[in-house]
Amino acid sequence: MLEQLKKDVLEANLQLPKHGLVTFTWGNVSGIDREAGLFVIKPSGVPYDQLTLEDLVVLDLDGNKVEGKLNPSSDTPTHLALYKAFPQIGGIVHTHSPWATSFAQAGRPIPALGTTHADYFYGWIPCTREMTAAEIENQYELETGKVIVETFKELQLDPMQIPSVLVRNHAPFCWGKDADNAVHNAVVLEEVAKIAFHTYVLNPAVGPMNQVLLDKHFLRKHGLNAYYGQK
Ligand SMILES: O=C(CO)[C@@H](O)[C@H](O)COP(=O)(O)O
Repeated sequence: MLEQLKKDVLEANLQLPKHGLVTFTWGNVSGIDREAGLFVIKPSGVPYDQLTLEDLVVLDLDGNKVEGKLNPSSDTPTHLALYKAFPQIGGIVHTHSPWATSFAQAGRPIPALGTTHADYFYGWIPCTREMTAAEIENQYELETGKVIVETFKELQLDPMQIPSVLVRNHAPFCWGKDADNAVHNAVVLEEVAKIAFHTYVLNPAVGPMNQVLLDKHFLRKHGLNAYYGQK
């Protein structure tokens, strides 16, 4: 079942430690087959260097396990909430990458301060609000997904233009057109967060970049008339 998707999701999970985005068993990656209405996710608590295709878990969009002998990631309800709310996305990554996690713990969104950011994110990378005690105590991971979706709706953000979020007091979630693209965005987010931190140290009063430059860099890669690379 979904053999190619499983291979893609396994490889994407193995990219997390390779890029220094996770420690031990932290983090997780999933990928979805929208036609089948099924998604594949890493099992909970399994070290990446022991992860195999047979360990991956397949679930339907009601959260029922369809295939797999292990428990799915503890963050599965968050992935599920995002797949349901953002129909354009095909893969999701959660990490505790240090620089992005520092902004999440500080409750600070990341503005577009330069072209590195603008090449991938069309404006501010938001940070969610603090969760209530009730949300935390009742279905925490599902409520985490709901708070992310609430944040994007309130800020009227397009998840394909801002493929990341900082979960307050927790860490980032990223997504993309597939699992590999989601990991790519997670790597870029960590670089952007690291650069933003140092930018604030060099100039605490720095503000967001001008819209013209933001438009130029984002739209030349992602716009209707994109011309970056070998398009
Ligand atoms: O958010 C967290 C921990 O705070 C997760 O990143 C876990 O560390 C990974 O959990 P599993 O996917 O192994 O269940």
